[in-house]
Amino acid sequence: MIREMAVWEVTAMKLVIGSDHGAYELKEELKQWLSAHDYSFEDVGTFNGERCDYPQVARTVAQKIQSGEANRGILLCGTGIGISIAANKFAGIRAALAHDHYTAKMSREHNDANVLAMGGRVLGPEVAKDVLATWLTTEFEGERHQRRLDQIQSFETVQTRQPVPS
Ligand SMILES: O=C[C@H](O)[C@H](O)[C@H](O)COP(=O)(O)O
Repeated sequence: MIREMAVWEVTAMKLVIGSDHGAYELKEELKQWLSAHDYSFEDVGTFNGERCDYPQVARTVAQKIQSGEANRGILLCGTGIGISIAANKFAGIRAALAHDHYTAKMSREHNDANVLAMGGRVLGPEVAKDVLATWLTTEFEGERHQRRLDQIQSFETVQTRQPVPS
């Protein structure tokens, strides 16, 4: 059963946002949008357009979610690819790279994505805001999708670089 999120659920959301230099300007735009829509968030940088390394930003955001300081993250880099790959190395992180409305919606309904990744060199700000709004307000459907997420989670206990059992 799909439903829209209640106001209390939105206001209880603890967001953390981070980017590398490739999406610094997009991060600033999205922060303004979040503030205008009463979302509270923590910005973990980068704080200027100087070149930096996106894995460090991904780690900060992932660890804040793992610790419970935040329950959802927004990660931005030039394409969104590198920063989502990095975030998905952390247990419990389900980072979805989404550049359109449908993918953003499905990343929540089917995948319960707790991190949204986007590329500042890919999306203009208006599309990015639509993707973000969709991702923030779409609920996980559970049921059969939870079974699949449980299977993904079971992979986290497998030693890295060993074959994953089928
Ligand atoms: O996936 C990686 C991201 O798109 C980075 O933002 C990008 O690789 C940074 O490239 P550069 O250091 O050439 O600005």
